[in-house]
Amino acid sequence: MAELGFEVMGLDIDEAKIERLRRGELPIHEPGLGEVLRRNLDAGRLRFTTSYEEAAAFGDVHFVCVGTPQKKGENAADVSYLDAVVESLAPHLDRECLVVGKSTVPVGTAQRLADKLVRLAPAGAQVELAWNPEFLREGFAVHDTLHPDRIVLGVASEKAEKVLREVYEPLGDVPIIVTDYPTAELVKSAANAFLATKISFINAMAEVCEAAHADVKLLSTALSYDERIGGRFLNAGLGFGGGCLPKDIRAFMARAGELGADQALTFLREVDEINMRRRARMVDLARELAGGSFHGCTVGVLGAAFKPNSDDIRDSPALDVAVTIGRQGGRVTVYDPVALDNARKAHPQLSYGTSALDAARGAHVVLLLTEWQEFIELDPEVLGSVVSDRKIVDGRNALDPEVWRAAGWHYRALGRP
Ligand SMILES: NC(=O)C1=CN([C@@H]2O[C@H](COP(=O)(O)OP(=O)(O)OC[C@H]3O[C@@H](n4cnc5c(N)ncnc54)[C@H](O)[C@@H]3O)[C@@H](O)[C@H]2O)C=CC1
Ligand SMILES: O=C(O)[C@H]1O[C@H](OP(=O)(O)OP(=O)(O)OC[C@H]2O[C@@H](n3ccc(=O)[nH]c3=O)[C@H](O)[C@@H]2O)[C@H](O)[C@@H](O)[C@@H]1O
Repeated sequence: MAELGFEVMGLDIDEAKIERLRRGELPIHEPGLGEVLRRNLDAGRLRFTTSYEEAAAFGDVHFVCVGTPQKKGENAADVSYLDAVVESLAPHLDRECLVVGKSTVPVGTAQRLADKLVRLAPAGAQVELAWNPEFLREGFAVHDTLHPDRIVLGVASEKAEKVLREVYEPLGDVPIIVTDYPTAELVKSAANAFLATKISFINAMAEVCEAAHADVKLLSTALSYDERIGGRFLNAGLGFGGGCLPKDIRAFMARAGELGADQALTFLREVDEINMRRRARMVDLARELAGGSFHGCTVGVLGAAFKPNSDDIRDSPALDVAVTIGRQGGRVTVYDPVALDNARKAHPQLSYGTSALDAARGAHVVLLLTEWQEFIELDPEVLGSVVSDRKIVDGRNALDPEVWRAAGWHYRALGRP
């Protein structure tokens, strides 16, 4: 928003995070965002606070993008952080303004928060709520924010629509879809459900390919030429993780159940199960290469983040596999270019290497679990010179099997003969 020329104040209750941001340091790894942060701090368009009073006095438009994680032991989303924001912000809102929800929420949340906002704000109905779901991908956050595919505005009045059109005007010619609250909330749940389904579809095909000795990589390439199907999000492998797709499909099922529409989304349970089965299959393949047991076996794991170009380890398939193998007796050493600090905090029982070669040193089996470019570019001869056995499982179908086999590696992958 500052990059677009607006005066921006960022608020978080995490004081350490705010301190770092004030110093121009990113608390997460996100390509390109550090430069944008520092440029706009220097230009004086961007500042940070932990004070709701200050934020309320400052803003004409308040974007709310706190977390909506999965509740412990349940599928449903925990929306209490959003309630906390409304309860902290609203009492300070004594003039006309727009509060805009961006978090991913169960349908019905926006209307409930809109009512609460008007009830708690001194300015009453002069304070309005809009819902404007976020579609960016981690690792591409800056690009996706400045060049969105579309903008969805869930609004209750023409005034709110006008304000948000003005806000997004500097982005140029982007399709804008104006809806009511529930449709806007559902667009987001539907988009992530579709993406998760596409990944699990190709991973289901990978399971069949494994049984039939066929090649899912060639199969997906052949499918991708059909423009109705398309090739994006059709990479078979270890499946989806992260802080969004897994929890969002579960929250969507839970909400549909509350609305009496649970039958409509039972297929998402399959999508979730297919996804989790890939992790189990990966562990089985690794154990097979280890000779039937992990005891006495050293396993080098390449990747800890849930995807490349991110240090996010929330529900990371790579770490899930690493932890499971460790629990089954394997000596696991993990390396990731940026997610090691987060991984170490979450799983101190694992060992961590200082490089890909360090993690693979002495390994009986190497597992490629997050497709960082530097792993794709590894020289099979160089890696081969540090391992005990030249055995690798490519969990992301990212390597060229012929090149690795030619270098004497026993190469295995998910969904390929
Ligand atoms: N991470 C992503 O790429 C995307 C996330 N989303 C959605 O956006 C929302 C946020 O996701 P993330 O950024 O990943 O979550 P996150 O958990 O990384 O960040 C949330 C931030 O909110 C702060 N916070 C918590 N309570 C607060 C309060 N009362 N007042 C002020 N700040 C508070 C936390 O300290 C934290 O810094 C979720 O609903 C998610 O589903 C949507 C699209 C993309
Ligand atoms: O709601 C959200 O938070 C976001 O969730 C996803 O974005 P993100 O989680 O950052 O990452 P993706 O690129 O979607 O990847 C998700 C997972 O799927 C896996 N994946 C992706 C694509 C594919 O073909 N195969 C596959 O296994 C990735 O490895 C990763 O673990 C969506 O792509 C965003 O549009 C959405 O805004």
